[in-house]
Amino acid sequence: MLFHVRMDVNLPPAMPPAQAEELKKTERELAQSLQRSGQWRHLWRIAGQYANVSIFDVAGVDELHALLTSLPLFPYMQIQIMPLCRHPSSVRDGDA
Ligand SMILES: O=C(O)CC1=CCC(=O)O1
Repeated sequence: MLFHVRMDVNLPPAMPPAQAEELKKTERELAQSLQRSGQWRHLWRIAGQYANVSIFDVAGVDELHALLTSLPLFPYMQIQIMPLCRHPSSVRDGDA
């Protein structure tokens, strides 16, 4: 099942820079691992914002929830989720 997810990151201004860098590093490592496994299909930066749009390919909402809550930056993100299904006019086979 495909999900469009928008993540807006809001790190507290008072967070020590070293802690922020460590969080971003562990987030990047996990995000790249999930991209290689195929669960995180697309990851795009929203231009001019500390935010991304992503496409996840997971079994369902429970797996998506587990994945998103496992992200190191999860406590500092606002997340919007849109479940996707195939558009009848799409010329693609249903894959993002
Ligand atoms: O920088 C972001 O948009 C948050 C994030 C998600 C995956 C990653 O590596 O950073």
